[in-house]
Amino acid sequence: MAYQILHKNSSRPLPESSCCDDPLKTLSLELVRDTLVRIEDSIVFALIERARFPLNSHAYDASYLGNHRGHGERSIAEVFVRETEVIEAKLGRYQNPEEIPFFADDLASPFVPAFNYTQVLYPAAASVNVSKDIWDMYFKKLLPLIASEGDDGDYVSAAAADLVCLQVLSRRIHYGRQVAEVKFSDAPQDYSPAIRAKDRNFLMKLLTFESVEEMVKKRVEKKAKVFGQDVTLNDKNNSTDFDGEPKCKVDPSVVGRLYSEWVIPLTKVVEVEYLLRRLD
Ligand SMILES: O=C(O)C(=O)C[C@]1(C(=O)O)C=C[C@@H](O)C=C1
Repeated sequence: MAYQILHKNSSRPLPESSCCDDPLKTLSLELVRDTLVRIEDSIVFALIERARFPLNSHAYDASYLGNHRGHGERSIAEVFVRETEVIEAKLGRYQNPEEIPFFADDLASPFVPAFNYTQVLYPAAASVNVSKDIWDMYFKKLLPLIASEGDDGDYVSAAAADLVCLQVLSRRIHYGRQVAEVKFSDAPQDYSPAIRAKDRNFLMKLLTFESVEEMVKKRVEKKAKVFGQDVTLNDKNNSTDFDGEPKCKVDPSVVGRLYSEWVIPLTKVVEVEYLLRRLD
């Protein structure tokens, strides 16, 4: 698996998994931003799906199951994620450099033939990982905002929906590594002095585009409004809230807040941490 130096200004779209050895397939800031835009759709749909279920707090209570196979107390949600990652690792999910497990300690080597993913990340920087922050943010902050109070007993469906949310949030946030790689290879002369000086604040300043962040926040709110409406053939039957606005399956302002308070800041942490290792 060769490490591929990135080239900018490619007009050819790159798949989300840069998984080909075609040297013409290259990354640019425009292309990595296109990928971030596409992942927004998956995030909004995943949140809508989780919001179908009430909070189901037993699914997150580590004492509810008792001792899990001698591993101590784990919640249904944690068991669900760990066990899914075990099988997905065996089937090669984490060969893809864009996928990072939440519980890497439990995983066996894949038994599927190795796929030759093109390595676009700088090897010494590729290990940047904020999975623990994503996990805590999701369960402690986000979930109570998207799920209504209550318990319908369907804990496994709620946990399955949580897993989809967690995986897509992780893919989006850790895609900060690819974004940082492109920014560095576009302007090594700008980034290298700050990397050598380990100047986190200056790196943060260099990689920040406030106008892009504003656009992202507005767009995800709009997506939550559009994707979250009931679609009927008769507009008169569409349900509306108190202000006469169409009712949404997940509150668009919560999706905007998810991005402004957690997704974008964590993506930027990934970018800074990646850059700090970019000259190792
Ligand atoms: O588009 C970029 O340049 C990114 O780095 C991604 C992102 C984001 O998370 O959406 C993060 C930082 C920038 O300030 C703008 C947007």
